[in-house]
Amino acid sequence: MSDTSLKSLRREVLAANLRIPEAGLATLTWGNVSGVDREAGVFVIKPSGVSYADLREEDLVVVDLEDGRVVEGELRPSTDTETHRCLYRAFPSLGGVTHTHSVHAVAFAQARYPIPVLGTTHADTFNGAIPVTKDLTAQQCARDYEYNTGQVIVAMLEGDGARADAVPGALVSRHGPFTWGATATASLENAIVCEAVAEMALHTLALRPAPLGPSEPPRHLLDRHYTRKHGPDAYYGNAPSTGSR
Ligand SMILES: O=C(CO)[C@@H](O)[C@@H](O)COP(=O)(O)O
Repeated sequence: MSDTSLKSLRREVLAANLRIPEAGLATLTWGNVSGVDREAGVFVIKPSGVSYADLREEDLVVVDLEDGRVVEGELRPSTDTETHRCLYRAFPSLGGVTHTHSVHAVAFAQARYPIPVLGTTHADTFNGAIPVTKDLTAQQCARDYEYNTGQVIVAMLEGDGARADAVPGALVSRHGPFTWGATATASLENAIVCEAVAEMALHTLALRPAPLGPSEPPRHLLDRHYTRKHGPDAYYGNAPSTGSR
């Protein structure tokens, strides 16, 4: 990998990550952007848990596209690194991937409702509804969870790169949006559009109601996330239900 190309990729990935809070796409550090250098066989991604205000170019982590090993960087790569890697490996046209927890897109992901194409604003960027994946199974949560989070997106698109290019984003059920594009910057801007059209769609659906039916997320998925954040011995499993089944 040439120093010049890696240096410019780092600069672009840093700039894209710093636009996440500017665009209001994340609470705390709930968002990450990466960019890939396919010739060098690596991608550059935000480190895990680092606030955007403190983020510097030298904090970014360089990861091997083939096996996911950290090639350069002192800090731990984003928890979503394996999801980014899965998407890069499945879709050769991808140059950048963005993941956020932007409010309106997450609302659709939690309700398991695709973001419908209700107007031209959406159609300008996404040539179809932004789809929502199936729930991950207990097995997919128990092992290689983050890679499997990418796999459910790939399976939904049947590995079809043309579909991925036409609709450069997807909602992971109960989790949130992943968007992508030819560059890290393009993937971030698709995340901005995804959140904007999700908000517009919610207002439109409020004016013209459509059948929406959120259901209780599967226990194994909630537990996987809770234990990931709070440790394997944390209380979980019989927590009070969050709503009617
Ligand atoms: O999905 C989640 C957490 O559920 C992550 O995307 C979010 O917390 C960001 O994690 P990182 O700081 O990138 O490791």
